[in-house]
Amino acid sequence: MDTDVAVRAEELTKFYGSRRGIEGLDLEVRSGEVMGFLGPNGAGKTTTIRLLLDFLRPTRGRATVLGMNPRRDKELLHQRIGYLPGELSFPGRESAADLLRFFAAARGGVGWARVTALAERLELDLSRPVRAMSKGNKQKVGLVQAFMHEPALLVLDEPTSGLDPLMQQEFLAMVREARAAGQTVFMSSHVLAEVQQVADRVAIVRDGRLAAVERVESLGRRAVRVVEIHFDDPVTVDEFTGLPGVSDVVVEGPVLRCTVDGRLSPLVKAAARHEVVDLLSAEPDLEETFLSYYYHAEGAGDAVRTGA
Ligand SMILES: Nc1ncnc2c1ncn2[C@@H]1O[C@H](COP(=O)(O)OP(=O)(O)OP(=O)(O)O)[C@@H](O)[C@H]1O
Repeated sequence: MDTDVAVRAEELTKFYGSRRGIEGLDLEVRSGEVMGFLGPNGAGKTTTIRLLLDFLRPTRGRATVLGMNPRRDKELLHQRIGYLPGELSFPGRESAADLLRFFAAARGGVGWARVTALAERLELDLSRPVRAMSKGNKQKVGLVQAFMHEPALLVLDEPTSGLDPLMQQEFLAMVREARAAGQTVFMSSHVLAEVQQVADRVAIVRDGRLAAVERVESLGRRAVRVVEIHFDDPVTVDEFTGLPGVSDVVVEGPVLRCTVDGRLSPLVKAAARHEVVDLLSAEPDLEETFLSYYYHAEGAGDAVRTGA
């Protein structure tokens, strides 16, 4: 088994009839990393996750999870991973405690102290019937069952959906602790800020295809910035047009506004020909970067950028 790789997808493809779920996905999640799986609604995140767990069969391609074939080794694999589905449904009348006891037994016996500690962290009342719980509380039950047995790999589909901001922070702390303990985390999201806080790398999907795989830090560096420069005297648009990476140049008297993709130095050098009073550069976040991938990558074909 290749112990450096927790999840490997090769050409992984699922069509629902003629409708594309995910196509030609090549992706590796390294052991011990937190990978965010980002994309807008309908991009193919849930489809991918369900393929990795053999809840769906691929139209083409294959996946290896913890060195196992999800189809052949399904039972063993499901014991070794912690999975949080995107849509939780608990049909029975059991209390959260009963349900979690069932999951604990199915995982070969998880210490009850571990379950109650997780429930306390998430402020989950274990005595209540799960069916009657709010979406957020059901989500907490789902998180407890995913984390309870300290699995080698956590596969989490939209894990913070329904959680209030305090509980989202608690969840992120749980992910950081899992990482520190050597566990691997693969989590889908369209909440970019949360992924930015915990992930080592992100894979971005759109329209059923992988658009990019990047380290979170390099996403920030590559992002498009909006820059505003205040000069002593009026400047002209022409002076700043055609500089590498600089676009959307607008001048109003002594104030220049533009968009910079990549390094700021060409713009700064051109600006230094004048007296610069102030320079403002909006700090790029993952959201802006993501949107720029999503909206501006149309012309980039299916090229996949992979970050080390
Ligand atoms: N059972 C299904 N039958 C037909 N089409 C489906 C089915 N499940 C998903 N799809 C389609 O596959 C595409 C990918 O959906 P998927 O649920 O994987 O996206 P997602 O990224 O998880 O989106 P979301 O964030 O909304 O959950 C969408 O166009 C969706 O309509």
